[in-house]
Amino acid sequence: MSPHTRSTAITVHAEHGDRFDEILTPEALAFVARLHDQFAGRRQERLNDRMLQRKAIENGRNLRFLPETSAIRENIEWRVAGAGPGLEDRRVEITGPTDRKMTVNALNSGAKAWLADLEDATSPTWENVIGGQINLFDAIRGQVDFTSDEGKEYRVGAQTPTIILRPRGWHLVEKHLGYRDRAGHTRPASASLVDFGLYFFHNAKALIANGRGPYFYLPKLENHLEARLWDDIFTFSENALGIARGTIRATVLIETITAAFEMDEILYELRDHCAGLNAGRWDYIFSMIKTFRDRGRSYVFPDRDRITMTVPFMRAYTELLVQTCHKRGAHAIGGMSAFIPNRRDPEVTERALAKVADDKRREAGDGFDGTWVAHPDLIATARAEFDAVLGEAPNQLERQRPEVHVTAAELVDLSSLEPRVTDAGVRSNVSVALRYIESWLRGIGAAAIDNLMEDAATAEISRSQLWQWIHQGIVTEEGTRITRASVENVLHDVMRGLDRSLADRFDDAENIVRLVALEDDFPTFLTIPAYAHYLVDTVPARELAAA
Ligand SMILES: CC(=O)SCCNC(=O)CCNC(=O)[C@H](O)C(C)(C)COP(=O)(O)OP(=O)(O)OC[C@H]1O[C@@H](n2cnc3c(N)ncnc32)[C@H](O)[C@@H]1OP(=O)(O)O
Ligand SMILES: O=CC(=O)O
Ligand SMILES: [Mg+2]
Repeated sequence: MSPHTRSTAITVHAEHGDRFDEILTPEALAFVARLHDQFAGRRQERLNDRMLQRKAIENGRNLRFLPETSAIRENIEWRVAGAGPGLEDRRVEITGPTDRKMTVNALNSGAKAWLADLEDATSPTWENVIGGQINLFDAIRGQVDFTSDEGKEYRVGAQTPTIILRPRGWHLVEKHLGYRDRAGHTRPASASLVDFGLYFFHNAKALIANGRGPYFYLPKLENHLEARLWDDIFTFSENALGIARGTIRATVLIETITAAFEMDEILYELRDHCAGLNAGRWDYIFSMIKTFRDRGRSYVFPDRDRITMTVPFMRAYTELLVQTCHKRGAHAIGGMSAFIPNRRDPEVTERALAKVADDKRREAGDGFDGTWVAHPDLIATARAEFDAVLGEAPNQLERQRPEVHVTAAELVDLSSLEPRVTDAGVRSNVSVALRYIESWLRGIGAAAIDNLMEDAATAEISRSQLWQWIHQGIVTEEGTRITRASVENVLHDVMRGLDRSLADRFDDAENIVRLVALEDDFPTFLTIPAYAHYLVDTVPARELAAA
C-alpha cells in the first residue's frame, strides 16, 4: 500500500514496514474507522472534561467522593462480571513491551498472565505500534518463533500466560493514521482506538478459540465517564464482530488520583466487562504530583525514592482498592516494584529480590489477588509470596476488608511526608528523565537505569518533581535553592558526563527535559510534545489538523 491510501475514512500517513499490510487490511482499517465515527467525538468530550477538572483543582477545588453517585457506592447488590476464561488465577503477571524477543520471553516466563504493553513500556514509533500488533497476531496463532541475529533460537513452549493488551491512553494520538471527522477534516487517530481496534479485529475470535478471550488493561482513566466510554466501545465491538456481549474483560488501572475517588463507579460502568482493578503506583504518584504541584509547600513531595508504598496516602489508596474490588467480585491486582535483577551482578539481583519479596508479601497480605513483575527472574519470588497466602486457591476474592475506612482526606493527605529534597535527588531526577527520554526517542520504552526499571510513568515522576521543586522554590538539605538555572547546571553536568555516540538522541532528549520540566507551562504528559515534535516526522503536517 502506498502512503496516504484511503480506506473508508482512515488514511495511512506512513510507509509500510514488512508485513504491515497483514495488520492494516482494508477491513481492519474500516473497523477502526467505525470506532472513530462512533467514539472519537466522545473521546474529545472526555479530554475536555479532564481540562475542566484540572482547571477547577488549580483554582482550589478539593476532590471528594461524588455525591451524585452515592447510590452506586451504597448499593451492596451489584457485582462485576469477574474473571473470564484464563483469568481466574492471576497471581503473577509479567509486563513488557511487544517486540518479538520480549513477546517470546514473556510467553515462556511461567507467569499466569502477560500484560502486552503499548502504553508505559512502549515508545510509540510506527514500527513499534504495528510491529507489536504483528507479534501479538503471531503469538496468538502459535507462530511467533524466530532466530535472533545472534543465532539464538526463540521457541514458545506449551504453557503460555493469558495475554492482556494494554492500549495507549486517551490522551495520545496516532499520527500515522488519520480519520475524517464530521466536518470533513482529517485528524490524527486516537491511539487507544487504534491499538484496541486492530488487536480486537484481528484476534478476538482466535483468542476465544484458544479458550481465553480479548482482554484489556485500561490505562490512565481519570473518572467513571471514561469507563463508560470504554464499556460502550466494548459492546459496539462485540456486536460488530458477532461476539457475545460480555466476552471482553477489562482490568482498569487506578493510577490517577481522581479515579481513586471513583473506583466503585468505574467498576459499575464496566460491570458487564470488568475483571478487576490494578494499583498502578507509578502513574498514581505522578498524578498526585501533577494534580497538586501548585498547591504550596504542604504538597511538596520529597526525593523520589522516599515516596514508597507504605507512606500513608499510598496505603490509603491500595487499601481502598482491595476493599472496593472484593466487595464487587473484582480482582485486585498489585503493582510494579521498580527493582530489577541484573544477571551480571549478583549483589544487585539479591537486593532486587529482597525488595520485590517485601513488596509482594505486603500486597498478598493486604488481600491483593495477584501482582506484576517487570522481569522474568522476579516471577519465582513474587509467586512464593502469593503462594504463601493463596495456597491452592486461585485468588482471595472472599477476603472482604470491613475494617478499612478510607476517607477523602486520607487519599490526599501528605502531612506525614517530610518534603526532604537532596542534591542527589535533583541529580537523579535529571539523569533519569534525560536517559529515559533518550531511550524512548530511540524506540525503547522501558529501560534499566541505575538498576531500576524506568518507563514513561516513572520518568513522568522525575520531570514533574523537578518542575514542582523549581516552582515551589525548594531548598535542598545541602542548602541549594532549586531554580531553573540550578537545574540547567545539573543538566549540563549530566550531559557532559555521558558516553555519547553519533546515533544517540541526547540533544533532543535535553530539549525535551527543558520543555517538560523547566518551563512555566506544565505539559500534562511528557509523551505528548515528545511524540509530536521528536518521535514522528513522517506525517505531512498539512494533512493533519492539530489534535
Ligand atoms: C509503571 C508501569 O507501567 S510498569 C509496566 C511497564 N513496564 C514494563 O513492562 C517494564 C518491563 N521490563 C522490561 O522492559 C525489562 O525488564 C527491562 C528493560 C527493565 C530490562 O530489560 P533487559 O535490560 O533486557 O534485562 P536483562 O538483560 O536482564 O534481560 C534478560 C532476559 O530477560 C528478558 N526480559 C527482561 N524483561 C522481560 C520482560 N518484562 N518480558 C519478557 N522478557 C523479559 C530479556 O529479553 C532477556 O532475554 P534474552 O536472554 O533472550 O536476551
Ligand atoms: O502502569 C502502571 C503504573 O504504575 O503506572
Ligand atoms: Mg501507568
